[in-house]
Amino acid sequence: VETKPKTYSNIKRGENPEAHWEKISELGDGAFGTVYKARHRGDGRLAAAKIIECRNEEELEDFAVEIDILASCNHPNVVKLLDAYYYELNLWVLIEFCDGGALDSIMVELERGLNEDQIKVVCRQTCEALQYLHQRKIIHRDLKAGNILLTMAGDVKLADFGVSAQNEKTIDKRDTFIGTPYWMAPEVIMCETFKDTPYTYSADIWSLGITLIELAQTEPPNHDLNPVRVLLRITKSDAPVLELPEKWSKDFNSFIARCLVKDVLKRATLQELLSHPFIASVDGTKTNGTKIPLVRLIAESNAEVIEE
Ligand SMILES: COc1ccc(Nc2ncnc(-c3cccnc3Nc3cc(NC(=O)c4cccc(C(F)(F)F)c4)ccc3C)n2)cc1
Repeated sequence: VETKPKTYSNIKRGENPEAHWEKISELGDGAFGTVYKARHRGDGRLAAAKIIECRNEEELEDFAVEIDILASCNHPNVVKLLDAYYYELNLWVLIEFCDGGALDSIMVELERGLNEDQIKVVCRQTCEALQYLHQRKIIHRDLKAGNILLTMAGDVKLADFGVSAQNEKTIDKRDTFIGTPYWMAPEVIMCETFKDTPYTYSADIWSLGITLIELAQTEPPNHDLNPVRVLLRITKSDAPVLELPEKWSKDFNSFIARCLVKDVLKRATLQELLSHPFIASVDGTKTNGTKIPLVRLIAESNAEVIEE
């Protein structure tokens, strides 16, 4: 019997996306389908468009979870869903285009990490995004520099390009997947907790600490080990610290130390981190001077491209 096509509130059916959006260039070949830079034929808005082949309703249902998450999010530091279509067995997901690209590619471009002022602004805005997601029962599960996008205006937008982040209630419906191990919290790796309470919000706090080390040093700790050895190393060894702590402020070292606590119960909460001296003075969302450090960072990374 033909499964009656379910109507998904955020996915338009029977409309050709190409009538509304024009593909400009390819942005990358992700784990799912291809991603294009696209322009709205009406008002010229730019989008990143992920086009995924969905042969049946089952596959569509999987992606509908991600689209519902995105559609329900409205925060300056979380990527914004512009449109979604299901047309001729292809699912189109269109996200507001962030013209600065992802932080890991910016560090590759510049061949260096971020300075402390730049890390402060990224950290503040990422904490605001995480607080927003956690309040809506969404755990990111794969926080890393590669999932943090920038705009030329110096805004930080949290994204998730990997296996889509599901919120709490869907975890049992889908088999749990392993995120990128370098950023995984010890309790997530330790099998006994993995089965019954696979993730809690504090797993994102650990990944935040690892991401801050990555922003300072361009790579996460243990990046030289293969993924399997990393899982053992993270669970067996002490919490990682910056390679050259004396090179960084006490506040930065202390903020990281509060995130990278192996005992989940002793690990900092977002509440505590948002009032930590490292970022308490940074006002993430206002357009005052706080964004200058990131505007310069993006200009430098783009400028180097132009000079070449
Ligand atoms: C290579 O140079 C660039 C330059 C600019 C950009 N800018 C940009 N801006 C916006 N999105 C993207 C993007 C790039 C590659 C793949 N997907 C992208 N965005 C995107 C994100 C999503 N989904 C999420 O980000 C997502 C999914 C679940 C949860 C969440 C969160 F929890 F964070 F809200 C976020 C879905 C569809 C798309 C097209 N890329 C990227 C690369």
